[in-house]
Amino acid sequence: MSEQATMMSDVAKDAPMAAAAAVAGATPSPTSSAKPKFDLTLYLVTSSTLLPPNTTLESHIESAIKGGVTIVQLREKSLDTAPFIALGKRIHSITKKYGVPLLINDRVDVALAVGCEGAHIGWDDMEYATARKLLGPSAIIGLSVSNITQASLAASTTVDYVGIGPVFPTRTKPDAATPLYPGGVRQILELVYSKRPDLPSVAIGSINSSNIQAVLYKSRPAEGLPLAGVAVVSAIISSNDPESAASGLLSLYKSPPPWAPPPPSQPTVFTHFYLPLILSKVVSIIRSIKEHKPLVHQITNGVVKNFSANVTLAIGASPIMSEHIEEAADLANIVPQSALLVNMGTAGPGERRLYATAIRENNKAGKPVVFDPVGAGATGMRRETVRWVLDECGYVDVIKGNEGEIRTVAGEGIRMKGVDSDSVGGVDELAKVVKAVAGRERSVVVTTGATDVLSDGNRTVLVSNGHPFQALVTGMGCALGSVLAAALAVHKDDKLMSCLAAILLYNVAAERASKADSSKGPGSFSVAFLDQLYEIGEICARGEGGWLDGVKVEFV
Ligand SMILES: Nc1ncnc2c1ncn2[C@@H]1O[C@H](COP(=O)(O)OP(=O)(O)OP(=O)(O)O)[C@@H](O)[C@H]1O
Ligand SMILES: Cc1ncsc1CCO
Repeated sequence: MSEQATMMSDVAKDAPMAAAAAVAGATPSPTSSAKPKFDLTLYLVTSSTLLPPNTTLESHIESAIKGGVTIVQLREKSLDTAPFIALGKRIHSITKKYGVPLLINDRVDVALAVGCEGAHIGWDDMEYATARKLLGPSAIIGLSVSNITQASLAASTTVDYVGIGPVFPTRTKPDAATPLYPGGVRQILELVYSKRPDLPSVAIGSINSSNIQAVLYKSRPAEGLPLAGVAVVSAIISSNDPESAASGLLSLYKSPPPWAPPPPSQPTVFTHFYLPLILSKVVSIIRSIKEHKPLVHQITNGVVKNFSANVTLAIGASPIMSEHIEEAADLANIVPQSALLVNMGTAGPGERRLYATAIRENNKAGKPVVFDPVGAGATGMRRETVRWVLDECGYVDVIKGNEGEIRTVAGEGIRMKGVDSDSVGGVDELAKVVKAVAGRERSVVVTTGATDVLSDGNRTVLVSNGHPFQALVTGMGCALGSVLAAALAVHKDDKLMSCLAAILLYNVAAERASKADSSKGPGSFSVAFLDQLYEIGEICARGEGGWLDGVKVEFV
């Protein structure tokens, strides 16, 4: 079963057939005794004002149900009572035909008059206890929650589900609360689970086909119930083809996201016992880069473009530096093995749309994305770009930065003096931060420095190879992003393993370069470094692993 397929709540599991039986059956009214089963998977919230011209809500809802909508909420803010009831009755006669529950937003009186399956209420509406008293025990009642306090209050009631949102900024609800983004949804899911482990949740707020999989993936808590569904307004209501819009969303909901390794691929166990196996995989990943010559689309800063392109070539991959939104989709699909690097080194707010498009296109194409939050902790603008990328641009497979950058991503109020980083804690403490960020983002996090710290949220590894000259060559960290991207392009099953291969290649090459007769300082070192990247690639192409004899790897 796919990851998302397992996300349905217990209540929802038997639906839609059970819902069909229960809702279309003899006792559908809120005042009857048996509560209809309901399935939150694809929850349609209406808004007549968003309908395309010359269409009706009735036909739109019917088509959307044919496309797979599992529950409908009638939200009509500007209708008077009588026309609202009349519309509700018309819609109910349609939803009943398909066994799909109909809920009324806000207006418990309208829900009673329509005789539909229940209501959805917010904090400015009728109190939950009163709504329950009026609608009876068999009504489905949902409650909106926008923060932890509301979630805690909701979970202390007998409400049937909570609607968590807004996930993203929304135009369909002008008075909406601050966006939660998938990370905020996850915190609410954890809280709800801790108080009422059986309570299902649905997320709402500008969810559409471009972000549904990222919302489901990134909001999934480490333990407890994931989302039982997503609620959608304009992605279906504003569509000219609501049936296809709904079926497209449902199919995305049910498929594993392209960035998740397909089961049953098992990540390698990271312990010293398995070191020989791990190192043999490192050799095979580097050999694979030479073999497949993956394309690395790099949206990077002007300081490092030339060096990064040369590093990419030296390891046997193929660089293309491009900052054009118009070619992002083509580049994501040009060859089977490619990856995207987004490096925000000299970017301003003008680049954010490009980042969103390129990341989403690569997500869609199943191509890995590496994000380098250069100088993240230096300015407010950079912090906002980091937030934009992580909250609003889909999914990044790897976040790579120096200590100051990764601590900023972690939410620490680090003040970086520019793009360089100082160490503020010990490696053990840093490893905990890196692991926590990786768990939170469900991405691999690579933190560079004298000791590099890599984690996927479960496994954490320290690598102390490398040479101090690396810190004296501008773009050393940025160009590492290209190597990480190349390794991921050829090996997606175990991303932490790909990153480890890239880091070992990079830092052993630096050690070997520092020992070259020609290496007299950072300048000549950087030339010898390119030679060593190439040399190690050649060694790996022969299947030899002797160059890894001196690796300083620790599993924590
Ligand atoms: N003192 C050091 N000893 C050994 N290796 C180092 C040292 N400092 C950096 N490195 C290595 O250099 C590479 C780049 O890391 P660094 O932390 O300097 O990146 P960065 O600050 O992002 O660089 P830039 O912004 O110039 O691109 C990594 O592979 C890291 O392991
Ligand atoms: C120096 C510098 N400034 C912005 S990006 C960059 C390259 C190294 O991070």
